[in-house]
Amino acid sequence: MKGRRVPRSRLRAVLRLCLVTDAALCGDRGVPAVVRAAVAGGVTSVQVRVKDGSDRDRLAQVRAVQHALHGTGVPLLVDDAVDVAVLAGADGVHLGQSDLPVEEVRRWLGPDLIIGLSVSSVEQASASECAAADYLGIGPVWATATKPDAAVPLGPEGLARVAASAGRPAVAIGGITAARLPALRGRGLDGVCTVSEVCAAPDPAVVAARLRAGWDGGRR
Ligand SMILES: Cc1ncc(COP(=O)(O)OP(=O)(O)O)c(N)n1
Ligand SMILES: Cc1ncsc1CCOP(=O)(O)O
Ligand SMILES: [Mg+2]
Repeated sequence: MKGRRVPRSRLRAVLRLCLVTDAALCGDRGVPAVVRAAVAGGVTSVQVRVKDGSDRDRLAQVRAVQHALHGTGVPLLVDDAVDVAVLAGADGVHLGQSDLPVEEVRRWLGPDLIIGLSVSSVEQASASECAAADYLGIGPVWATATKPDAAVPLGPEGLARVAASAGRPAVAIGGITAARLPALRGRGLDGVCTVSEVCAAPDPAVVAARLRAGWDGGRR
């Protein structure tokens, strides 16, 4: 395994605007092209999420996105598939509550890779396993068609309660749009995470730039 490619000191900056990919929403343009545009617009990290493909499809998509990110300095994470992340030499993985246990994955990967963990409640955010994660993905904040099995939306106030008990860097996910960013300000977040807003956008660079400006402009 290579050394830690994303120093801890950079983590919060890397979490500012996270893109999670969805091949169906990217459509004929393809995931790498949408990722390139989104990075040009200001996305600070990319997570490849493949829910309906084989492991080989997942690995191929991760490698294609890795190629698209080459030279940008934007970290690449893989949703769910720790083995794919390791094989591809990705910068990290994002795990859910029913994915492999974070502490065991941390023991396996060591300190070099970023590990994110999804939480949807104060109880989950307070659990001891969170200590093994580098950051928490809190959501869904709002209802979303992108993840049919998502938990009940937290709303901005619920999100703030979960973030307050997190004690780690945190991003919000689920129904994030530029228009909704003001409702997320002052809620203890390091960043926001989007799937459809960018992947389904006619111009992903423009939408990513709007999200980035909206978040950076009013974050604190
Ligand atoms: C940043 C971020 N937060 C939450 C999720 C959701 O992960 P998970 O709960 O494992 O659900 P799936 O994405 O696997 O359907 C995420 N991917 N990223
Ligand atoms: C992967 C995930 N985890 C919680 S909500 C969600 C999907 C968010 O998608 P969108 O940004 O399109 O609402
Ligand atoms: Mg998962």
